[in-house]
Amino acid sequence: MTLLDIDQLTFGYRQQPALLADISLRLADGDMLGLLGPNGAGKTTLVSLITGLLKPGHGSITLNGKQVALGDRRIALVPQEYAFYPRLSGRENLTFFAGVQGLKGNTAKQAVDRVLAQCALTDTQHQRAARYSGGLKRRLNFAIAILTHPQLLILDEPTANVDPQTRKLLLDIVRELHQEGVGIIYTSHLLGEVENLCNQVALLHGGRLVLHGSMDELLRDAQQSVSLKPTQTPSAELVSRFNACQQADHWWRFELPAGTTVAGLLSTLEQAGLHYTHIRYGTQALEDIYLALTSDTHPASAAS
Ligand SMILES: Nc1ncnc2c1ncn2[C@@H]1O[C@H](COP(=O)(O)OP(=O)(O)OP(=O)(O)O)[C@@H](O)[C@H]1O
Repeated sequence: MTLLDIDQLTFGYRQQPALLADISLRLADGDMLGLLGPNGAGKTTLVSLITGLLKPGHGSITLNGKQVALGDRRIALVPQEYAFYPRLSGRENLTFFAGVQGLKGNTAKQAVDRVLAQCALTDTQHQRAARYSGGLKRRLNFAIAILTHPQLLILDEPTANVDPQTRKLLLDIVRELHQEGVGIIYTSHLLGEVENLCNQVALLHGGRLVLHGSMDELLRDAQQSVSLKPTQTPSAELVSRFNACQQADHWWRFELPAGTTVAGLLSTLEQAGLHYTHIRYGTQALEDIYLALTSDTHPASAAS
């Protein structure tokens, strides 16, 4: 069943009239979509369109067949910016936002207690949010969004600048919610995180969706190659023989010639004195695909 249907969406700001052009994207029940794109590609803008904060110039966005609208309780957002009152405590913030979302009395109290425990905020619930560390602020931002049970949860870089413990805590909660049937859209620049978490991926670049599909299919290596992290640069002879090319993070990709097995290739490399610390076969890294598709982006020219 289709959960979210974005159909031929077009949107621009006055300064950038063609920021998003002809975006069509479909999410099925049970999908967890990684939404990627360089700085300024329009991810947060697309999120704002899905939550009804912005209105599309053309096209439509429906959730379970019904147009989305501002204040749509079926959608919850963990925004990139902190969205709570710094002068209130964690608990006071949650109680306030529970009220905003229509929860009252004991139901509100139970929801607040639940998310405090889920986000490991119980011990610090009475501290002013302004005094929270960065990790606690991220957890409070997150806790506010999951006070109710949305059909679609959108997380806009929820793990930016958090330590590994808080990252694991937040990602475990995202997985739990996903298992409970909540659809997830997850924007992040941490490609390893998206690769491990999401079953669908979409890449925004130059105003368009340049990639959208299943993560497994995307990462499946159709070209029959082996990627290695060698301890030294491969010789020119090996590079030319196996059509090897360097990839991100010191990985090298070697093509498997017809009739050669992986064991055969590795043995040839070892005989030629090439040693390695890591090996990858049958799958590509999301980062390599991302960098190839966005290679015309110059970091200095991208908006932040
Ligand atoms: N309210 C606004 N008014 C005018 N322009 C805006 C507004 N919000 C964002 N923009 C511009 O639209 C473009 C896309 O911004 P957006 O925040 O959607 O990108 P992003 O992909 O989320 O970037 P990042 O990865 O840096 O968070 C940027 O050039 C930004 O400056």
